[in-house]
Amino acid sequence: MTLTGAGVSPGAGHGPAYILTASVPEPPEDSAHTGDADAEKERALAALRQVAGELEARAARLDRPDDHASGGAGREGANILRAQALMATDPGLAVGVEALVDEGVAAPRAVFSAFAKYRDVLAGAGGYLAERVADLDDVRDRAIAVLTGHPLPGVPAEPAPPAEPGGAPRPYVLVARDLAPADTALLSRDVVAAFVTERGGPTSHTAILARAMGVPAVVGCAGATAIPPGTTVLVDGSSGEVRPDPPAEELARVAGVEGARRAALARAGESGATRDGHPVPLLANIGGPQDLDAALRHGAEGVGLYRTEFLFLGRRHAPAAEEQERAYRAALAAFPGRTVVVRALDAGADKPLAFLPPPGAEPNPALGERGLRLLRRFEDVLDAQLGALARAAASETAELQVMAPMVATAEEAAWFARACRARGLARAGVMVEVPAAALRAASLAAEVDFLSIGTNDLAQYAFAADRELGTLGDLQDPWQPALLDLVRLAAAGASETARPCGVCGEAAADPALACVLVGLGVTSLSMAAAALPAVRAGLGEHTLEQCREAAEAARSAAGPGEARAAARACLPALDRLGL
Ligand SMILES: C=C(OP(=O)(O)O)C(=O)O
Ligand SMILES: [Mg+2]
Repeated sequence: MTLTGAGVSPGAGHGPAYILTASVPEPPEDSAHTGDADAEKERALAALRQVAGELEARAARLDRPDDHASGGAGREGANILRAQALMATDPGLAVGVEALVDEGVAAPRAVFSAFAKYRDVLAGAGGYLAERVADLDDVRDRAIAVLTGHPLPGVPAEPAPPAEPGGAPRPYVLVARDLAPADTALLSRDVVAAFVTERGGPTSHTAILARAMGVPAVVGCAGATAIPPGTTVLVDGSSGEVRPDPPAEELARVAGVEGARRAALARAGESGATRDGHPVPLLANIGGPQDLDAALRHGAEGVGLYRTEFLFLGRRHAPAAEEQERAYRAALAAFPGRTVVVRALDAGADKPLAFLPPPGAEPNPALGERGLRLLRRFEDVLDAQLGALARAAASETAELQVMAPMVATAEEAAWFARACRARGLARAGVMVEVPAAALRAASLAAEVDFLSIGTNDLAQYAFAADRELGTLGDLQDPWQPALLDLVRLAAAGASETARPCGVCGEAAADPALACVLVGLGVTSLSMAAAALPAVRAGLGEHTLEQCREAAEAARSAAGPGEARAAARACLPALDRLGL
C-alpha cells in the first residue's frame, strides 16, 4: 500500500527500510534528588556541556572542505548543529535547571522541565520557529540520556550490505517519527537513499538538510514507522509517495527518470533563461551570511530576498550598526557586479520583536502593525538599517536594491522610496504581498524602481487563510488560480510603468510554477538555493510561448490541482525529466 506525505526534497530513491523508533523516556514527574543540591546542579550542567561539545565536534567534521563532494550536508549542517549547541549552553536554561534542582527536583527531570518552557515559546511562535522544537527536543533528550545512561537511538553510518553475494552495498531509506540533525547531518548520499518522517513540515531541518545533500525526502508521512524493517521502499521526494515493495518494472522506470533528471540538472546553463533565450535571473533567498555558501554552490545569479529579520530575532535591542553593516557587506561581497535585494526588517505578526512592540493588543496580528507599518512607527530603526546598508554598499560592486515588506498603497511606497533616497540608496522597491498592492500595482510601481511579489503572504491575504494554520493548507496553495490572477495583475502593472517584477515567495521554487510565473510576466525568480538547479533546468527546456500557454491553462482551471495538471501538460519536459 502506498503511503503519502509531503515531498520536500525532489528526486526518487529506494533501498531497504531502516526504522528508527527508540526514544529517550520522559523522566518521572515526581523524581527528586536526595543528595547535595550543588552537586546535582553540576551534574545537570555538565551533561548539557557534554552535549554541546559533542554537537560542536560533529559540526567541525562537517566543515571539512571535502565534505560537499561526498554529498553531505556541509556548512548548512554545521550551522544547524552549532545552533543546537548554543541551545544546550543557553544561560537562561541553566538558571531554570538550577532553580528546579534547588526545589529538590532530580537533574534529569529539571532538564526536562526547564526545556519545556522554551519549547512552549517556540511552538507558540508557529512557522519556522515552531519547526525548531524538534531540534530543542533532541538536545534535551541527549542531555537526559547522558544523565540516565539511557542509550540514544543512532543511525547506521554505513550503507546496508549487498542483497546478494558479490553485489554492491545498498544505501538505506531512513524512516523515523522525526529525525535529529545531529544524526542526519553526518550522513551522505552514499549511505542514505531517502528520508521519510512521520512528523515535520517543509521547513523542518530534515527537509533543509535533505535538500542540501540532494537526498529525496518525504515528511509528514503518517504510518511510515509501521513499514517492516528491511522492506524495499521507493520514495518519491517530489510527489510525496512512499511505496513499500515496489514491482521491479517500477524501480527500473524510476531509475530511468532519475538518470534523465540528473543529466538535465548537470547540463542546465549558468544563467536562467527559457529555451528560446528569454532571460530570467534566478536568485537566492537568504536569511543571513550563513546561507551564502549554498547560494553560490547552487549557482544563484544574485540574492532576490535577504530576510534581515533573522539578524534581529531574539534580541532585546536592534543589532549595532557595525554588526548590521558586516552582515549586509558579506552578501554584497559574495556577488560582485550582481544584484542583491535586501528586505527592510519585516517584524510583527509571525516575527514579533521585543523592541518594536505594536501600539496595543492586536487580536489579529497578521492584519495589524507589521512590516512597513511598524517601520513607519519606529523610523529610527529603519533609518539605522538603511544607513548600514548604504555604508556596506559603498565599498562593493554588487548592485544593492532595498525593498519594503507589507506595502498596501502607493502612498506607502512613496514614503519608503523617500526614506531610501534620503540615505543615498539608488534603488528602492516594494513587495506585493497584499491584494490591494497587486490590484494597484502600476500606481505603486510608479513610486519605486521595482516590485517583488511575496506569494506566501499574498496567498494568506488573498484567501484570508492564516499561513501558520496547516488546516488551511489548500487555500495557501500557490497554484490557486485566483493567486495566479493577482500575480498577473502585479506583473502587468509593473510592465506598464517599465519596472521589473520578481517573485520571491516559495512558489518560485516549483519548476512548473516557475515556468507559469514567467508566462504571467514575472521578470526574475528568487527561491531557496537548493531549488535553483531544477528550476533552471525546467525553464531551459521550454520556450516563453510554452510558459505563456501553461500560465493561461493554469488560470483557466477551477482549482489548484487542476491548475497544476493543466500547466504541466503544457510543459512536457518536466515529467520526462522527473522535475
Ligand atoms: C517572501 C515572502 O516573505 P516571508 O515569507 O518572509 O513573509 C512572502 O510573503 O512570500
Ligand atoms: Mg512576506
